[in-house]
Amino acid sequence: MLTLVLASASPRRRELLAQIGVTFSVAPVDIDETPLADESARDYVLRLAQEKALAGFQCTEGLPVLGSDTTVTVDGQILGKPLDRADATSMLQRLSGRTHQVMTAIALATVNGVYARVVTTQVTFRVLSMEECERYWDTEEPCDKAGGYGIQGLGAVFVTNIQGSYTGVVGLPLCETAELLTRAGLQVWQK
Ligand SMILES: Cc1cn([C@H]2C[C@H](O)[C@@H](COP(=O)(O)OP(=O)(O)OP(=O)(O)O)O2)c(=O)[nH]c1=O
Repeated sequence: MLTLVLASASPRRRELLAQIGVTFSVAPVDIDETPLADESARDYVLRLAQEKALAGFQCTEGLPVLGSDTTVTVDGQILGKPLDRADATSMLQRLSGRTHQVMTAIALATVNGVYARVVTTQVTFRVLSMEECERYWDTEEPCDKAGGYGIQGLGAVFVTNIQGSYTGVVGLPLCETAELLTRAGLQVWQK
């Protein structure tokens, strides 16, 4: 039985949601992802997740819609997807040898309103050489990922410590997503 629509083009989010036994269809939405002036990273991811869920909800005839957004933040600054090689290597140099935050917001739009929350995870990188950042760009892994890396891929070799939600870093925090779905009366672990 179809219970949910995932408003996302991300293959990672699709895989993660399937992992917890939710039956869903996928309907990506296109929204403007430009941060507002002086918008905090937390407000930003929350707003985008809600906008994705609500944009999807307009087309589903009442089925609940899940939207999500992930951003990397360091010193309060938002690091989105890298624009090009120079942007990607400069992002990775900023993350080198220190701890940053990965924020993922999830929002569920239903006939009863929108349920939403933000999950923040601390991720620590070892020191990265410039040459390594350049070589990592050449793998093509960074280009569609916030902060310019993928913890679930080759980027795993940068990570010395993580405190929080691993699945949140990959794009969909599963424990909190299950809680949100349950709160809205939907069940996980169902085929
Ligand atoms: C930090 C990090 C991010 N990411 C990904 C998760 C998100 O897909 C992406 C951030 O971009 P988002 O804008 O959150 O999502 P998206 O454009 O991929 O998909 P959609 O908006 O349609 O739902 O970065 C990883 O896959 N691994 C990581 O370690």
